[in-house]
Formats: sequence, structure tokens, C-alpha cells
Amino acid sequence: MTTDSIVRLTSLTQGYSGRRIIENLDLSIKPGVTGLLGPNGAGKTTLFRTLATIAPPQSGQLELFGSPVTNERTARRVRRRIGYLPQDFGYYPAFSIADFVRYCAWLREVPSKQADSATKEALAAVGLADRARDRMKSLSGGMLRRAGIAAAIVGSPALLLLDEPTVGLDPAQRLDFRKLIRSLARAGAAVVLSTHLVEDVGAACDTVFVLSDGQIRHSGTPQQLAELATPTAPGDSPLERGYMEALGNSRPSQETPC
Ligand SMILES: Nc1ncnc2c1ncn2[C@@H]1O[C@H](COP(=O)(O)OP(=O)(O)OP(=O)(O)O)[C@@H](O)[C@H]1O
Repeated sequence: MTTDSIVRLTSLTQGYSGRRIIENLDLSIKPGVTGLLGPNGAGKTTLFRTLATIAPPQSGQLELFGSPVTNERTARRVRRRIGYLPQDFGYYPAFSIADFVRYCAWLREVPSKQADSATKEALAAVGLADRARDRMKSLSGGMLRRAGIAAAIVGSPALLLLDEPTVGLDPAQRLDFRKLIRSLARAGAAVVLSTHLVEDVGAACDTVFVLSDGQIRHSGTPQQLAELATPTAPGDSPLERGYMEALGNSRPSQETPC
């Protein structure tokens, strides 16, 4: 493995109850901002849960920070260095935002002497410093998402996994979010975000992977993705057209509604 890879997956197969969602996937992630694009059901969340060491690989190898993660003991050792914002995250409704973020700091084993300052820093980074005492149950969708981002970044994890972090953020907050992740990456973190918003990828990512049916269809810079665009590909920008081209110029597959 190259010395600066924070994540390395080799021949990953992952799925649920005998159904394979990801098969034989190789992936390497370095510090910087990496975007993960893909249609609904592509396997992005499944991949994130694997990287966050929540779902052990069905087969294949996961290496984080240069060490193989092979069992619960090795997973626990790396978890404190990982910040994870799931698409839907749980919280105690009666907690204040500060309680929630401090609790996540405790889960990540941020030393107790640093927990208060780390919490304040994380809340300030997402613009919630003056709402620290608001109850979680009282938050708007965008504020809840920002509280989740604060919980993911508290204690400055070296690997930050953000599953659709900009859902519900207004345009100004999305700009602030991009600035935030770029500054975390400049400080040495590997930030991985899954999103359906190609403009977030174009504006904030150094590298982009396009995932479809559990396979990487494209990896490179956003510029390289945009260069895949053909005049006939659907889309309103070169990046959207490049993305559609990477998917095989097809409409994303739809999950069957119930
Ligand atoms: N807990 C589960 N049990 C069974 N199947 C699951 C489970 N979670 C996800 N799946 C299935 O795995 C596939 C990939 O889902 P996943 O959530 O990883 O996709 P995604 O790319 O994150 O999608 P989206 O963009 O809609 O969030 C889907 O077909 C989904 O139905």
C-alpha cells in the first residue's frame, strides 16, 4: 500500500442476507476530499458502513491507516480515528446539541479534558455555537444535519465519512460546508462524502468515484469526469453529462416503490 493511503479495500464483497451488493471492489483513498457519486441503490451507504467498520466485509480486505481491520479488536482500535455521519442518524431527542456532540466525542474516546473545547470547536465550525443549548427535538432539518456534521468532525478524526451531508442545507450553508471540508482536508484528513449533487463534487472534491451496481465506473478528478461528457449525454453541465456518461449514458436505475 502507498504510505499515504488512509483506506485500502481489496476484493471487497459486501451484501445482505446472501444478496451481493458490492462485488470484488478495489479502492484506495488518500487524504483530501473524495466524492462518491452513484444512483439510488448503488451501494454507497453499504460501502460507508464497511469503511466505518460497522459491517465487516463478507470477503476481501479492509485496511485503515495502514493496518488490516480483521476483527472487532482491530476495528475498535481504528474507530476512534473515524468520524461517520450516517444518512439517518439516531439521537436522544431531549439532548441539547452540545450534549449530543459531546456524547459523540465520548464515543470516539476524545480525552475528557479536551471534550468541551472539541465540542465548542465543532459547533462553531457548523455555525451552531449560539444554538448549543437547543434541544435536538426542536431542530429544523438543516440544523439537524449540521448537528450531525458537528458530531462527525468532533475531535478532528483522520477519516471523515459523510453520507449525503448536504441534504437539507440551504445554499449559504452548503458553501460553508464546502469550505469546512476543504479546510479539514488541508489539515490532513481524508474526507469522503457521498452525494447526489454533482456541483458539490465539482466545487469541493479532489477525487471522485462513480459507483453503480456496487462497481466503480469511474475514478479520477472532477475535471476528468467532466471530460467524459459527450454532447448527447443527458445533463445540464459538463460534470452532470460526464457522470451520466460514466454510468453508461443511462438513466439511474430506480428502486421499486412499495
Ligand atoms: N439493511 C439492508 N438489508 C437488505 N438490503 C439492504 C439493506 N440496506 C441496503 N440494502 C440494499 O442494498 C442496496 C444498496 O443500498 P445502499 O443504501 O448501499 O445504496 P445507496 O447507494 O446508498 O443508495 P441511496 O443513494 O438511495 O442512499 C439496495 O438495493 C438496498 O435495497
